[in-house]
Amino acid sequence: MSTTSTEKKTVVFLGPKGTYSHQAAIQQFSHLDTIIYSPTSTIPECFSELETNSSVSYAAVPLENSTNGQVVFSYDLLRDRMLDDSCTIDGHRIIPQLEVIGEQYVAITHCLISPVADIKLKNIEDFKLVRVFSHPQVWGQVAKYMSKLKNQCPNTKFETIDTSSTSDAVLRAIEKQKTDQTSQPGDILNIAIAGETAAHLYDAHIVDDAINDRLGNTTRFLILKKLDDKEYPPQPPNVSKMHVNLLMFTLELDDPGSLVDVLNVLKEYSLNMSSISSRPYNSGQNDRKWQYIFYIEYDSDPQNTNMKTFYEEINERCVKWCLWGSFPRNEKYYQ
Ligand SMILES: O=C(O)C(=O)C[C@]1(C(=O)O)C=C[C@@H](O)C=C1
Repeated sequence: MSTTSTEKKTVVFLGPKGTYSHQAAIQQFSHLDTIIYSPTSTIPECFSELETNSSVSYAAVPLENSTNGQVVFSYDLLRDRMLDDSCTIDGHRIIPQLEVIGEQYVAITHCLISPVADIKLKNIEDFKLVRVFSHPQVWGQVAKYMSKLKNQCPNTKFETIDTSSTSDAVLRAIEKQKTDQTSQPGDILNIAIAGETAAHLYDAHIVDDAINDRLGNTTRFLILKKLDDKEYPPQPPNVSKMHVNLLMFTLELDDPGSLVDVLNVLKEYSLNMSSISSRPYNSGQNDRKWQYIFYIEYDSDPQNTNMKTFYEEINERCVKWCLWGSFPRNEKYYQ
């Protein structure tokens, strides 16, 4: 059945509302008024909802952060899908159920957020215990700030608590503060590290802003859709004419030069590689625990007519490979 441009489409993202993932979804689809923004509780749920729920058309998931690197949850979710036995196989090529159709860059400006009004930075040392709630990915982005804060409050005990997202951190701090206020009034402060949007959305108070260690801290998100869902809305205006390609592959074990052989195909076709990463995997076959899957990204011109033979050469050199998508480069990449 063909869809009309007025049909509502749902995008899932790591919620609750106000997360950086929510921001990424808005950046991708704000030029359309047919999009429903639907939060999930975890990143794996974003993938499973998109795969199994017919009313979900897109997912926005974080991939990497400019300060503390890979969002390993997402890398491993892509890996597990590619190595899943239920995927369609064509030669050495794995064809997953999902496809990457876009990328978004979100400026990450963390704030210290209190459920209690009128808390100033200098008041923090008055508390015996300060619980700090945030998403695990955040700790590496504010490590210097947190160590300075702890030094400024030598008599305060700090505890860090992992939450499922930054917005969840704000909600958890608000909840915990309510119970602590009754049991130990004035002794304990529960604070969150999250973005400004989450603070406003949940009526919490910003104690300090732009607390990330590095200015320009940015997270890159991927936008996914179902592979067989042919129709998708036009890309947002801020995309360049070059495409980025995300390819993952595995190699024969103990085959010196096999990685170089794959990379040489990029050189042969003058394709500029923009990233390379790897993650361990265990195929359950042979007795070798330490096997690696590689992730590369390279630019290509959508008009390039040589890509078919390029992928034939890739097919010859990889045990398994999977092209997750060829999608427009977001102009924010160059800024
Ligand atoms: O918790 C959020 O707000 C998210 O969208 C997740 C996430 C991540 O997993 O990287 C996104 C951006 C920030 O780097 C911190 C957390």
